[in-house]
Amino acid sequence: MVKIEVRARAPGKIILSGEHAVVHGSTAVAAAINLYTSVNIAFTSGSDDMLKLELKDMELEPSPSTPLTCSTGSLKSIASLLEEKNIPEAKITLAAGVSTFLWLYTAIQGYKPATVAVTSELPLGAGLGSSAAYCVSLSGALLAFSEYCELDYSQQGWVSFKNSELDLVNKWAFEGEKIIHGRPSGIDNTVSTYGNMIQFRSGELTRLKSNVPLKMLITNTKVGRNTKALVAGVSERKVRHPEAMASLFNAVDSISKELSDIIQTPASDEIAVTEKEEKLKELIEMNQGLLQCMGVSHASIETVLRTTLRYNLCSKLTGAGGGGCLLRSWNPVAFNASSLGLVAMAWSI
Ligand SMILES: Nc1ncnc2c1ncn2[C@@H]1O[C@H](COP(=O)(O)OP(=O)(O)O)[C@@H](O)[C@H]1O
Ligand SMILES: C[C@@](O)(CCOP(=O)(O)O)CC(=O)O
Ligand SMILES: [Mg+2]
Repeated sequence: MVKIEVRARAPGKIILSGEHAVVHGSTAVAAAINLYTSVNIAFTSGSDDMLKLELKDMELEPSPSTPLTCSTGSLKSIASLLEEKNIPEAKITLAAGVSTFLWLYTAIQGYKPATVAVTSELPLGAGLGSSAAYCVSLSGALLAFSEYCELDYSQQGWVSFKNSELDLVNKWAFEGEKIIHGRPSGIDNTVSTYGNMIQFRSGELTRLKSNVPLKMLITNTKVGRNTKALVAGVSERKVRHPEAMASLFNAVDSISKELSDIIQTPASDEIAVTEKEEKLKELIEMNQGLLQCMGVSHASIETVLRTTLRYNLCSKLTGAGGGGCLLRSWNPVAFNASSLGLVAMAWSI
């Protein structure tokens, strides 16, 4: 029996400014964090005890070089397959993750038998981009063993993808995010793929080099929520109040641009550092106010905001809101930015 295993790992993220507005064309700033999702795929042949994916009614020929959107018809076939699995109500949000897996697997690798294991250090559905880390690590693992990636498997440990390979993985991951988010901006899969800190607008990324020590504390309200529903809610508010919402998105665009300028400009002395910190604090406060106007805050988020304000610290929700996580600025507790995006390793046994 031949067994080839590949493992890919992709980070979660924080959005420093611009969530939701980025879906409507505004600039946003995001950074990768050092919490990862890993996907392990063991391709097997000649064994009976293997997982077999039977999705033949989708009549899909794999074509890894051209990322495809999952059609409504295919999504329905996948949904009816999942119905047979009787996923318990408490875990129903995972159905989107399973559908995404089935789509990406069959579209990239066809019906090859394999065993796939996914593990994540990220809280699921909390605003730290678990869906994107899942889509990126899965697409990465699936493409790592295709003719479209030339990874150097003779190296021990994690190996990086070439830029053109990352571009392909990122496009597939975006197709996966569409199944989970409905209408993603692409910022989460992009920062998870390339790592570091990025500015993102209408599908275009600019890599940022930070000149200020970015220290953020992440608080999890542990209130569950669903990105797809929150993103749809903002779009509905935009239909009801197009001009007011356009003004909010414009304001967010200015905040993100100012924030990335401050982050990138070197500070000449201690006074300049303090001034920058004060400005960033204010921008975070303003962004949170605008997110409240978009209708994506939550009582649990407001409680954390009030608590931190007592100590003169500013917080904002990060990700889709409605619960989930907040960022608190300029606290001595640092988050470790992940300089790495997607990486993979492979071996045969
Ligand atoms: N490790 C994982 N395994 C299976 N599904 C996952 C995994 N990580 C994320 N998902 C899918 O992504 C969903 C959460 O995505 P989302 O609501 O966008 O929140 P976030 O991306 O902030 O964590 C989960 O409900 C699940 O469908
Ligand atoms: C709300 C949004 O801006 C970010 C969502 O992030 P998360 O899934 O909550 O981690 C949506 C998007 O940009 O696709
Ligand atoms: Mg998500």
